[in-house]
Amino acid sequence: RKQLPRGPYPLPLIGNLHQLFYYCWKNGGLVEGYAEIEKSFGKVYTVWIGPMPTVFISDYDVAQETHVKRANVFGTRYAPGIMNYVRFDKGVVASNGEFWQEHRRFALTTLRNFGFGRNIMEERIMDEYRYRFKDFATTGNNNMAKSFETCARSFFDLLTGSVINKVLINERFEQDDADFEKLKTNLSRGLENTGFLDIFCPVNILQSRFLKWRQDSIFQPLDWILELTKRNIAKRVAQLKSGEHVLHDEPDDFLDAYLMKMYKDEKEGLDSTFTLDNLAIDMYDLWIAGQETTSTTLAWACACLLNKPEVVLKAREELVHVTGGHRSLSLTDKKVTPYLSAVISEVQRVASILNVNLFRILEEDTYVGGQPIRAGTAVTAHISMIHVDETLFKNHTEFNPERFLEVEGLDKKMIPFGIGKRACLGESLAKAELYLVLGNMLLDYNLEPVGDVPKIQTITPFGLLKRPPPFKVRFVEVEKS
Ligand code: HEM
Repeated sequence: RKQLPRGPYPLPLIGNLHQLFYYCWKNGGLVEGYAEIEKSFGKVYTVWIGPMPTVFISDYDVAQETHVKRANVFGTRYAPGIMNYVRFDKGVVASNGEFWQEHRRFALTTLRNFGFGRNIMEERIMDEYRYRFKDFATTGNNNMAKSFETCARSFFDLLTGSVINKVLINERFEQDDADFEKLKTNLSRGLENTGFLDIFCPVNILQSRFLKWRQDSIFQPLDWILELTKRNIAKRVAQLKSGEHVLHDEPDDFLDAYLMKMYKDEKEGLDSTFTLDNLAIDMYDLWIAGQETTSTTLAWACACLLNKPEVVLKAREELVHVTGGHRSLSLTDKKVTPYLSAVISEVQRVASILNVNLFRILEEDTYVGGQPIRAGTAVTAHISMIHVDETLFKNHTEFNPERFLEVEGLDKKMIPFGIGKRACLGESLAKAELYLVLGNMLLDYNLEPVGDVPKIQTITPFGLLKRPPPFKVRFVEVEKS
């Protein structure tokens, strides 16, 4: 316990697991359990997960000082358990060192290039937005109705799933797409069955025959998702060989951009890490990290807005003023829509979709918030706790976008996309999706509850991903003059 921040007294082998389980059970969730530890030990504390010390930072300034100012010390990903299954130190989420740098840089540059010039990123998001609303208004019993009811989560799953799929392989998912159904079922199954301990338990132990009963539920879904990614890659490679598909100087999707880089490296005789096997993991990472996160945030947004119809009206007033009510909202409008930006910040604060953020590992002894911390310790900036800090966000349980207009720069004290050099790679894409989908939805539709208004309360307080309750919503087209 020397050279570590303060924390509850650990027992041999199990560390603080018994206290952690008790606090979480007693208080009704992971965040609430950690809040109890914070009360006794402050905003930087150590919790032993079995023999592994983990340090939680719930203070924005300390997170900034460590993860941003000393990014090199706090920038190594810790991904021992299920996080490293399938990836095995490849991809972007779980890799480190030169491999991570090369693949993160490549993915960032490729996504950024899609946002320049003719801005195919915005085009694709808007195409999917228009297509999806029209599609749902014309299927089932709706028959070009001015309003339609839908399950919020499935609706946004399909919308964001198609956006990321278009970015990756330029293909949209349809409502009855069997691959999409299976993909979603597998992803949900994997996420729902993965527990906190699966993150810390080494892959070889998780794969041992003693844990065979767990493998079907946590590994099989991930295997299937990787399999689908590989199938998509093989299909494109075959199309290139047959001449059915050609590569252009300005690639239309991530897959083409990667293949161009791979063929170029091959031609130049480089010992490159851009191979077909590594491509599959990069795409798997982008799909998994990019779909569920954005879709869950949009579902939270709907739940919050259904609880506060006055926010919908106020946002629409701003948006009609900016667009004249005759055109769609565009990313170039961002500077003149402060209220919509405040709504999005408040949705992300309330949603804080990760109950526990991904971890980093220290490779040298250092200090955190004035306390020593030794090499080999896992550290995380605890997003969900930072976003409920009463000194920054008064009455934090309330959904109140105005707080961001009342206190200048308050949005800068939030870290929904993580912090420092391992922060979210898809931040720009996700922000563009949230802005365009929510903004245009508020401009074009009224939201009505179907049945009870959903509570602004998670149904997965013990899971890794914080989901809103399942609910249906009715979208009613706004009459435009
Ligand atoms: C609202 C949507 C999203 C949220 C809230 C979110 C949040 C996060 C968070 C909290 C992290 C961990 C950061 C850290 O360790 O400090 C992360 C990492 C990551 N995200 Fe996102 N994300 C979102 C959307 C996306 C999208 C659309 C993509 C893909 C295009 C994506 C790709 C990634 C990747 C690849 C990483 C790992 C980065 C690395 O380790 O270098 N995310 N995200």
